[in-house]
Amino acid sequence: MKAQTTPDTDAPGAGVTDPVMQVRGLGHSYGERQILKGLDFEVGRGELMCIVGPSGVGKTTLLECLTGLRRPSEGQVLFDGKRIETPPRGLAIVFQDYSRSLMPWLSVLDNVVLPLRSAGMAKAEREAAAREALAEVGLSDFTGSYPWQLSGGMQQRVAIARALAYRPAVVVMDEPFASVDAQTRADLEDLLLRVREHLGITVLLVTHDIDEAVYLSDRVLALGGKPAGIRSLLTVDLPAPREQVSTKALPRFAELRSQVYRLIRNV
Ligand SMILES: Nc1ncnc2c1ncn2[C@@H]1O[C@H](COP(=O)(O)OP(=O)(O)OP(=O)(O)O)[C@@H](O)[C@H]1O
Repeated sequence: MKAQTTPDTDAPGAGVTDPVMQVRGLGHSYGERQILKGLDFEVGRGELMCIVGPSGVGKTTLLECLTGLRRPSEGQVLFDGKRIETPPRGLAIVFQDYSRSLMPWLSVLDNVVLPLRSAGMAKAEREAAAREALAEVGLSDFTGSYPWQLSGGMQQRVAIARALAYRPAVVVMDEPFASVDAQTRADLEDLLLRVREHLGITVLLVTHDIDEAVYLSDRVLALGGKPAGIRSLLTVDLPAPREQVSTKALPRFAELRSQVYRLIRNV
């Protein structure tokens, strides 16, 4: 399911027809230092949006404000029309550092089951949800393994399964594929596209990798400036389904890639 955006591709304030998240006048300061200012945008239900920008611009700060992990100094974030104060039930987060987020003494299955206790599911339901999520990421044969017995890419798939087991409407990911090799990264990108299509989830993903942002996104949100605002909210009009070799060989891919590069470099 794709977000339906208005034809106005480059206007940050452009509305989406069915927003799952609405960001209104968002700003954030650490002490006297203002990092983010005046952000207004919406994320459509089922949309995949990547957030890019130079190092230190405020991408993680924005994600923290979007998830309710950090209270913004200004403005508000609405999730399904309700203001976010703490991480809402329908939102799951995947961090870059899978090696620290998985418990080495728990099996793959138990790593996925454990956080579901706080979601108020009964024991049998927790295990069924975990098994379903592990099947979604292709790890059904590894439920009894321990994280340290798996490759980095497989461990990150466990972390993704743990997020999916909550059956979230929105998955927020901060540099989720930064710690794996290039081939594994490509595999995980394709896994994310498949899972997103299959489950109809909304994905918000921070990345430093411009190719990754263009390859994955329906829209790319580029942050820039000091304090940072939205430099552009760019619609990626590449055909679906995306495919690592043929999509990246398209002239339009190269155009979009240079456009995002220029936005980030401000050239
Ligand atoms: N808890 C904090 N207290 C004070 N300053 C902070 C805090 N967290 C981040 N900052 C500062 O805010 C700015 C934005 O940081 P943030 O991590 O959001 O940027 P980023 O775009 O995610 O960076 P990177 O691309 O390097 O991961 C940086 O200058 C950072 O030093």
